[in-house]
Amino acid sequence: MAAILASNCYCRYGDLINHERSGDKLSFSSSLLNHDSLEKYSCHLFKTKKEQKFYVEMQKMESPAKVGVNGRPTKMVPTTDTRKGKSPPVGKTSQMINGTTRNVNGVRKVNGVGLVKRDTDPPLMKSSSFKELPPIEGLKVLPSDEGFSWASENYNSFQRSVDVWTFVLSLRLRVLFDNAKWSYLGGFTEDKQRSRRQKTASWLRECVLQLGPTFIKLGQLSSTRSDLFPREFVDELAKLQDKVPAFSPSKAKNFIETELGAPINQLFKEFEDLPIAAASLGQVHRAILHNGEKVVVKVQRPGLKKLFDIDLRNLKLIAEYFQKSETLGGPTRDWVGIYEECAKILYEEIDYVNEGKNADRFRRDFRNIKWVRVPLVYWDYTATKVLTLEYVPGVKINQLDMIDARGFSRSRISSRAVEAYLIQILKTGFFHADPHPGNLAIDVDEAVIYYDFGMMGDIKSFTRQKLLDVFYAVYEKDAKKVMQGLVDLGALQPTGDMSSVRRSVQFFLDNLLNQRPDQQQTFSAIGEDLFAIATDQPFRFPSTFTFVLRAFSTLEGIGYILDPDFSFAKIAAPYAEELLDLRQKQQTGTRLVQEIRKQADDARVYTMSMPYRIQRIEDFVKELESGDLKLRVRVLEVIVLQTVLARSRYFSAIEHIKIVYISRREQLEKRPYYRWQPCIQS
Ligand SMILES: Nc1ncnc2c1ncn2[C@@H]1O[C@H](COP(=O)(O)OP(=O)(O)OP(=O)(O)O)[C@@H](O)[C@H]1O
Repeated sequence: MAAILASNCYCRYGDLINHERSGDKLSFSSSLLNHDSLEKYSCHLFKTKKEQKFYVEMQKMESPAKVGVNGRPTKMVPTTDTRKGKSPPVGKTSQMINGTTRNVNGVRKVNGVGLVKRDTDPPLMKSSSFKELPPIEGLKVLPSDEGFSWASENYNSFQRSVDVWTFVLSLRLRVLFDNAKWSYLGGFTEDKQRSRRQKTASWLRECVLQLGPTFIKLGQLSSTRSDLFPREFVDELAKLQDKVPAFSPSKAKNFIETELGAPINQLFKEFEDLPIAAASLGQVHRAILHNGEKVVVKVQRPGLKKLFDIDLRNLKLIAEYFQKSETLGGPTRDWVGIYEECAKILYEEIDYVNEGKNADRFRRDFRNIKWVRVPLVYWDYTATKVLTLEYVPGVKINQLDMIDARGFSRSRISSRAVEAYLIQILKTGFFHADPHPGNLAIDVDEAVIYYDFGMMGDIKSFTRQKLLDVFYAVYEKDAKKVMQGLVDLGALQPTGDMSSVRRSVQFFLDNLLNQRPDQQQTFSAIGEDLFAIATDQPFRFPSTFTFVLRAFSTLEGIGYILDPDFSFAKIAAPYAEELLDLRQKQQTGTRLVQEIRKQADDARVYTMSMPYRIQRIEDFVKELESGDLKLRVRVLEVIVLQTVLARSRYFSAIEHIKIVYISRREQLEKRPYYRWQPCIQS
C-alpha cells in the first residue's frame, strides 16, 4: 500500500502517455460518485496526509487524455450488452458467470452461498454500473472452481499427497494395461489399442482438471512434448487450455486487497466482478484507476504457492521413481531433468513481478516496431500475486469473423505474427514461449497485441551462436556439424558409437531439405519426424527447443487458418537470407584473417629455419649426386618433381612431393616404382 500511496509519480507518467485513453468516450461505467461526493468521501477514505495528497493528485489527473501508448489511438470495442446471449437458462433464477453468481434481477450472489451484500463492498462496486461496460466479444461462461478440492486454501497436505499418488499409480496401471497385448479380449489389434489409449487420454484430462492448477499447467506444458508422450495424450491435454474454472470475485478482491494492502475502492475507481478470462493460475478482471486509465488486473489463485509446494514435492519423488524404471525409459529419458524444468517454469509463472519485468523487456524490444503492441505494466498496482497492466483490447487472432468484419487483411496479420516471432528468435533472443491464439490479438490498426508474459524464453548469446551453427549446418546438410552443434547445445548426449545418430540426422536433413516448395512440410510434421527419429537415440530436447518448435507450429497453424496461401518459408526467407549473408561476410572476414595469419606464420617459420633447411638440402643434394641416395617417386609425381628440380637446385617444394629415401640395397626391390636418377641442373 505504501508503494501505491507514495508513488503517484507513475500515474503522472501514465497520464501523459495515455491522454487519449482517459478522453475516450467509452468507459467501463460512469462513476457512481460524482467529484463532489468523492471529495467528501475522500476525507473519510484517506486518513493520512499522504493518502490525501495521493487522492488529490489522482483527481488532478482526471483530465482527458490525448495520446495513447506508442502514440497510437486507443480504441475499445463498440458497446453492446456484455452478456448478450448469456442470459440465464429458462426456469432458473441465477447463473454462475466466471465465478460470479447473478440472479435474473442482477443481484449478486457470492460464493454461491445466497444473496449476499458484502459488508466490505465498496460503494463504487454496484452492479448497475456494469451495464455500460464495453463488451468482451466471445466472452466465455467459465465453470466455477467451487466444488474442486484444490479450490480450498486449507488443503490437507497428507490427503493431497494421497490424491496425487493415487492418480499417478492409476495412470501407470492404465498405461501398462493399454500396452499389454494379452489384455485385449478377442485378440490385440492396433485399432483396439488406439481406442483404449484415447479413453485413457480423456480420463487423464479429467483427472488433471480435478487435481487442479499444478496439474493443469503441467498438462498444458506436456501438450508441447510429443517427444515424450503418445499423440492421444498430447491432443487431449491441449484441450486444457480453455477449460479452466474461475474463482469468485469476492475471493479475487479480498486477495488483491491483501496483496496490495489497500481496499479495492482506494485502488480502483471501478473493478469489474466478471473476469474476462480465467486460467490455471489466475484470472483477469478489468478495472479503472482513479485517474481514468483502463487496466486489467491479473489475480493469482489464492493459495497457489502452498499447493505447488505440496504437489511438486510429490512430483519430484514421482520423477525419481520414473527415472529408475526401465519400462518408463528411465535410462534414456531424463525425468528428473524434465521435472526440474517444469518446476522452474511453474514457480516463475506464479511470480507476477517476474511477469511484469518480462512484459517490460518485451515491450522495450519492440519499442521501434509500431505493429507490435505490448501492454504497459502498472508497477504501483503490482505485487507477486497481482499484476496490473494497461488494458489493450483486441480481436483474438483466430476470430476470423471479427477480423473480416473489421476489414483487416488476413495475410498481413499472419505475416506480422510470424515476423514478430522471427524477430524474437533471431534478433532479440527473448521470446514469448506460449503464443497460442488466446495470447495474440489484433488492435484497431492491425498491430499484433501480445498478452501473458509468464513463460518467456531467453536465448543466451552462446546458445544463439550454437543454434545459428546448427542452422547453417542444416542449410549445408552437414550431419556431422549438426550433431556437433546439438552436442554443444546439450541436446545430444555424445555416446560411444554415434554412427546411427548420424545416419538418422542425415536422413532427416535429406528428407527435409530435398522437398520442392510445393511439398513443404509443416512445422508440426517436422517436429513429429524429428521426435520419431529421436526415439531410442541419446537426444534430450531442451525445453527452449520444444517451445520454439511448438510456437512455430502454432503460428503456422494460425497462418493457415488466416490465409490459405500462407507460407512460413516465404515470410522467413528474408530473415534466413540475412543470416546467410551475415555468415558469408563473417566467413570472408575470418578467412582473410586466417590467410594473413598463415602467411605470417609461414614467413616466420621459413625465416627462422631457412639456414638450417638450406644446409639440409645441400647435404641431401650432395648425397644424391654422389649416388649414395636414390629417389623413389610415384610415377604420377615424377613430372612435378622433374619440373621442380629443374627449376631449383634447392627444391624447397620438396615437402610437397612424396620422396622416399632408399638405400642402394633397397633399389633392388621389385616394387613398381619408377627408378629415377636425378639430373640436377646447377
Ligand atoms: N493487457 C490486457 N488487455 C486486455 N486484455 C487482456 C490483457 N491481458 C490479458 N488480457 C485478456 O486476458 C486473457 C488472459 O490473460 P493471460 O493470458 O495473461 O492470463 P493467464 O492467466 O496467463 O492465461 P493463460 O496461462 O491461459 O495464457 C487474455 O487472453 C486476454 O484476453
